[in-house]
Amino acid sequence: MFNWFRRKINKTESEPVSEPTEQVTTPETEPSSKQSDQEDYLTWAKTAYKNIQQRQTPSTSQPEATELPPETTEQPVTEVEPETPQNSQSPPKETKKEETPAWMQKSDRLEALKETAMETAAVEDTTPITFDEEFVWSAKVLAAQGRAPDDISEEEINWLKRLRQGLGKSRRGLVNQLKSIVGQGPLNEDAVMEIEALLLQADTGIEATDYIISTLQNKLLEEALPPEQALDYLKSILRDILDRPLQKVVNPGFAPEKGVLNIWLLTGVNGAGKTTTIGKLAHLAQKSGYNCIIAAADTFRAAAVEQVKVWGERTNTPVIANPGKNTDPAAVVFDGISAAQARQADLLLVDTAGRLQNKKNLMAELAKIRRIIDKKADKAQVESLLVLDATLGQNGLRQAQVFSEAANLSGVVLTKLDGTAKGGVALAVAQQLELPIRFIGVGEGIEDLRPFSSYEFVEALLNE
Ligand SMILES: Nc1nc2c(ncn2[C@@H]2O[C@H](COP(=O)(O)OP(=O)(O)OP(=O)(O)O)[C@@H](O)[C@H]2O)c(=O)[nH]1
Repeated sequence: MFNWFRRKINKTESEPVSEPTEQVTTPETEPSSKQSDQEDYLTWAKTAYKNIQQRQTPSTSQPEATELPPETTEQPVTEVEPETPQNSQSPPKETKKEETPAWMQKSDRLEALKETAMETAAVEDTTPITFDEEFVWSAKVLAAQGRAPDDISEEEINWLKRLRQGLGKSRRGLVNQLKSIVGQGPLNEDAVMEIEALLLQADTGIEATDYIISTLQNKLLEEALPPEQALDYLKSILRDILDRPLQKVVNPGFAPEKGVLNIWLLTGVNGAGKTTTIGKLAHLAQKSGYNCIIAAADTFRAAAVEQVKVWGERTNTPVIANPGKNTDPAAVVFDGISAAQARQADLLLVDTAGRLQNKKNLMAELAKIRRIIDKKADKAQVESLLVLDATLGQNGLRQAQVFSEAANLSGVVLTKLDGTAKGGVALAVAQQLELPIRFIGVGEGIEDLRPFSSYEFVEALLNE
C-alpha cells in the first residue's frame, strides 16, 4: 500500500548553500539543448498522460480523452529506476541508457532529487484528468525528481496542480520581476532594494530576505550567471532555507513510525484549520494503512468537538470525546491513549485548544497533556504540530512565536496556501521559527493536504 506520509530525506539536500553546486541544475549553455529538454519533458508528460488514461480504461464511465498534441518521439519512456530487482515474470528491462531521456542522463541533480521525491503512488483519483499546461508542469516536476511516466497517478498530478494554482498569485508577482533583476551580473543597490521589496511583499520576512540576498550576492560576485541560472541558484537557496530545520529534528520523516504509538498534538489559534487538518491527516492515515484514532481534546468549544466528529465520520476514524462541557482536555487525551492502546492504533491525532489570550493557561494545558502522555505512553513518538494560517503572514508568525514558547513544537502545518496567502511565509516560518514545515494545506477538501516538499513548493513558487 502506498504510504502518503512518506518522504525520504536526503541529508545533502539540506546542507548549507555554501557549496551549492549539486543543487543547481547543470548550466544549459546551448539554446538548442534547452529546446530539446522542453520536447523531452513534453514527451514524458504525454506518456504519463497516456498511462493514466490506460489505467482508467477498464472503468465504464471513462471521461473523454483530451486530444494530445502530435507525437514528437515514438518511444514511450517506461523505466528509469534501475535499482528495482528483476522480476522473472516481467519482461526483461531494456538498458537505462536507451530509455532515459537525454536531459535526465546529464543531470546529477536527478539522483539527489530522487531521494526527496515521493514514492510511487498507485492510487487513483476520480477527478477527470486533462492534458493541459498544468498537467505538463506537474509532470515536469515529477520527472525532475526521477519519477518514471508509468508510475504517475492522477492524484499526484491533481495535487501539484492545486499547489501551483494556490501559489499562482505569489508566483506571478515574483518570477518575471526576479528574472529581470537577477540576470544582470552582481546586484547593485537598486537591484538589492527591488529584490528586498519583492521578497518582503511575499511575506518572506526580514531574516530570510537578508539571508537570500546576501547568499545570492556572494554567488553573483563569484560568477556571472544568466537569468535562468541565477533563478535556479535562487531556488536552491530557498530549498536550503526550507530544509535546514529538518537537520535538528529527531524524526525528519513525515510518516508515523510503525510498531509504536505515534501521538500528534495539533495546536493553533481558532480558525487556523486545526480541525480540518486533523480530518485530512486521518484521511491520509486511512489510505496509507495506518490504524488511526482522534482525541477531541479541544473541549473549550462544544462545536469544535462536533466538528471533529464529523471529520471522524467522513474518514471512518474513531473519535474519543468527553460529552461534558468544558471537561479537562488532559482527561480526553488519557482516554484517547487508552483507546489507542486497546486497539493497537498506530496514530493518535489530538485536537488541542489554542487560546492565545492566555499563554499561561495554554502552557499549563499543554504541559498537563504532556505529563499524561509521559505517564501513560512513555514509549510513544510524540509530535507537536502548530497549525498556521498562511494568509496571516507575519501576524501568524508572531502567534507562532507564542506557541513555540508554550508548546515545544516539532513542526508546522501551513494551511490556506490556496487563498490570499503569499508563498514567502513558508520561508519565514523555516528561517524565523527554525521549525520544519511538515504538511501544507491548499484547500478545504479532504485531499487538500500533503507532506511538504521543498522542491515541489519552490517549483510552484518560482517556475512559470
Ligand atoms: N481555503 C482553505 N481553507 C481552509 C484550509 N484549511 C482549513 N480551511 C478552512 O478554514 C476554516 C477554519 O478551519 P477549522 O479546521 O475549523 O479551524 P480550527 O483551527 O479547527 O478552528 P476552531 O475549530 O475554531 O478551533 C474552515 O472553513 C476550513 O474549511 C485550507 O488549506 N485552505
